[in-house]
Amino acid sequence: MDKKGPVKGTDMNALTIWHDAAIGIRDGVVVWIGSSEEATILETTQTINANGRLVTPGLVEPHTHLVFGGSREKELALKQQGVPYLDILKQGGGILSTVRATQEASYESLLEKALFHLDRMATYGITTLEAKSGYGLDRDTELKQLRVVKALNEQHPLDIVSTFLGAHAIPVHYKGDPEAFLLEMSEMFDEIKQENLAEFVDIFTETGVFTVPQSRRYLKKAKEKGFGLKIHADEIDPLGGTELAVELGAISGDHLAVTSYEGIEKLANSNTIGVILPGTSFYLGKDDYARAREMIDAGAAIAISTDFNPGSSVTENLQLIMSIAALKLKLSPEEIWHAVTVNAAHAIGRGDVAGSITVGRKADIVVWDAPNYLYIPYHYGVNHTNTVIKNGKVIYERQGLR
Ligand SMILES: N=CN[C@@H](CCC(=O)O)C(=O)O
Ligand SMILES: [Zn+2]
Repeated sequence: MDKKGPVKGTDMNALTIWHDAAIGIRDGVVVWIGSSEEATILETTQTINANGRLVTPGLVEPHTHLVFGGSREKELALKQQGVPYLDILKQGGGILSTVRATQEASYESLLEKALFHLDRMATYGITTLEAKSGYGLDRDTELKQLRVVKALNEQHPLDIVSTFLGAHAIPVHYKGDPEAFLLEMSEMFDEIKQENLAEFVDIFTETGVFTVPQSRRYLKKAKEKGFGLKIHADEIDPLGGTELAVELGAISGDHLAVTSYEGIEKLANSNTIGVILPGTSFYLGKDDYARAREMIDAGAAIAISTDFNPGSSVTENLQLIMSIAALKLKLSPEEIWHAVTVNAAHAIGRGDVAGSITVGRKADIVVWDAPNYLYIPYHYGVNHTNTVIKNGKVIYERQGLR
């Protein structure tokens, strides 16, 4: 997958595949790629024999809500009764219940909990990911979440790209005055920049949360301060968040489950990447899956993600999402592999360092218990990783039964 930019439209169907290949790694970096036969000339200190298994770039996960307090298993019964996601939020549950738990949680407990989920992501073959704040909705708790992400990035082998999502919901004491709340969040931009706590600013543009004009004003301020932009767009109601993402030159528009035809057209003619989260449609029991097929056919660049969070998509398993993308989004296996590697990396500003096995890049590589790349979306719901290599080091190996 030695590609220069995001892979768009029909190009998403063309994978670079080597048969019987070998990869040389030195000091954590890929220094050589060739055939196994040619590789016999290399002098090595350690050899990993993939024994005919599939080998790919480490997966890139472009949209997670990694750091949060508590859990929301009680909402499952409400979902079964048909209570809509936005109604649960309106009643002070949903995101707002995780906000309360996150405000109460100590920095240490949030770090420990996020570390658990992060380790699990690594075992599923993820080597780079994005993580958002957004369960604080006040200065101190948002900073607490962002500092947890920063610490994890420094101490954990996985690379984490940080996004400030202070505008994730309207806190109870700001009900009726979302503008004042957005002002408070935007007043944190300088501090976040100075402490280098986030690269991107994100907002939930949705009915009952933030309108398109409010989102535009807020994101313009963020852009002026030098942040890249992301939008939770057109997840439940087609407000036009996708169009806004394109208008503002956002690096990605995320969700896009109910994006309009006009929005699809605009996305296809832009450099904004559509980050599709089909696990969310599945987990919220909805019939609306993003029309990713039409987006690609129109020429857009698409990535896919778990949207790992405690409410709308509670899974770290990006391989499962690859299966859902095949069955519900009707993406081809080739499109799916681009969507979890090179395009996902571009969606979080890491297109030049992650998402492909290229000479000169860090060796982020997965050996799979699979005979070929078609196999992963096909055999669904389980973990296929055999060996996960990050920066040239084995960080996970499947163990047999004891
Ligand atoms: N939709 C908004 N935010 C998250 C869900 C957060 C939650 O329910 O806790 C999402 O991307 O789906
Ligand atoms: Zn999200």
